[in-house]
Amino acid sequence: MKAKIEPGKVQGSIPVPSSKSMAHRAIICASLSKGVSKVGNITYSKDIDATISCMEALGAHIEKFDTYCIISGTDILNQTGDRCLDCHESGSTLRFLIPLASQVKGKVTFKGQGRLMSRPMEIYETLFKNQNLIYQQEDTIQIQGNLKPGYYSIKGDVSSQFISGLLFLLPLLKQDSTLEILPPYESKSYVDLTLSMLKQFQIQIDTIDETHYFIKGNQVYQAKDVLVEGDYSQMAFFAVLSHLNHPVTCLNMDPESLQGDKAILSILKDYEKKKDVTIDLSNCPDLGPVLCVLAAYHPYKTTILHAQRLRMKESDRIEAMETELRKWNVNIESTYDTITIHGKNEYKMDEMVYIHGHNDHRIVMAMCIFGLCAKSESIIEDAQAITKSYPGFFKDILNINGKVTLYD
Ligand SMILES: O=C(O)C1=C[C@@H](OP(=O)(O)O)[C@@H](O)[C@H](O)C1
Ligand SMILES: C=C(OP(=O)(O)O)C(=O)O
Repeated sequence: MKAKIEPGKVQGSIPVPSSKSMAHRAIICASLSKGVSKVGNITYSKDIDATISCMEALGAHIEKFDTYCIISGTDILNQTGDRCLDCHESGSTLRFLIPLASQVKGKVTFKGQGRLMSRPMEIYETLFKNQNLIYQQEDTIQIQGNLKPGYYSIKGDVSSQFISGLLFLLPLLKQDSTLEILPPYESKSYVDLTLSMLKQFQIQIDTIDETHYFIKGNQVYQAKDVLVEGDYSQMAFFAVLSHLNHPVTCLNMDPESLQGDKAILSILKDYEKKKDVTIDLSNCPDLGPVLCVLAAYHPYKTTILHAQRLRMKESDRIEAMETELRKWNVNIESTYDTITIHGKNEYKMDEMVYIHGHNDHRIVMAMCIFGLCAKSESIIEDAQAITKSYPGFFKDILNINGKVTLYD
């Protein structure tokens, strides 16, 4: 699918989709629970569908309705027989489920597409090998053997998804565990989301200090009806559009949310007050692409720090944004861990700009926002990448009068 983007004023309101991060967590917790849970306000996407089908492969019964799921939990400690779990391109699904799947008495194969299998996985590989369990990675990842309770020490700057993955499993094991995070501890806000969802399902994790968690063993997930809150990572695209183009109202957002990407609200305030702006991305990596767009239209200097994990997502998001924004003559540079942008008020090219979406939903959405605010037209190729997290993105843009034409 291609998307032709024409400049123009937007107006109206957006029913922001529900949080992908919280939906993954709610579906996993409900799938591990004793009893039947209803997970409401789900926005389906390829990533969420991957988690649903993987939890089914691990024994949960999940009935999908238009905006909610009814889930009967599985007894993950008593599953026998080999399994195959297809995670599509979802890093969260893969990293959240490897520890849980290790409890199956049989071989579990994880499949993935796109860049998924080349994203960092060494942390789990080392854990499995240290416990003399099977972990083999070629085109797929194959594991066999039960991860045990005990003392875990995990690097904090690769992906918080390893920490969340262990936090889903360890409370179920027969003995207590301790989890130590080796600083720097990045994306910690996502671990806080995991803790808050676990708590809703009656799982207690004690935070000893900034970098240590105590996890009591023998705990039981209790079924619970939950509603998934709005997604601040997705809202950020409209918040930036609203700031650069014309006010848009974002519906469904919880002002008390723990999502790290709520930082978009304070970052936008900084842009109203300051000339040169510095942003620390360590707790809100998914804002990276759209912040590059915001910075490109700010006629001063923006420095984005602690951005290295953007290089390990569906694409190398720093390289992708550099390549695409330079097609519009944006002054953008990077080091491994930082991005520097000297913005200006207007971008107008004499010819059509052809944007490559790098098979990455957040690059496609960010470049769409850029195009709507520019003074000339662009075409985004591989625009279908949005289906990873937000299949209704272009429909929502059209509903606020954004000039987008979709074609094959
Ligand atoms: O736990 C989560 O839901 C996520 C954690 C973050 O990843 P990292 O911890 O790898 O930065 C984020 O980028 C990803 O989109 C979702
Ligand atoms: C990186 C993302 O997701 P995941 O890590 O789950 O693939 C994302 O949604 O931007």
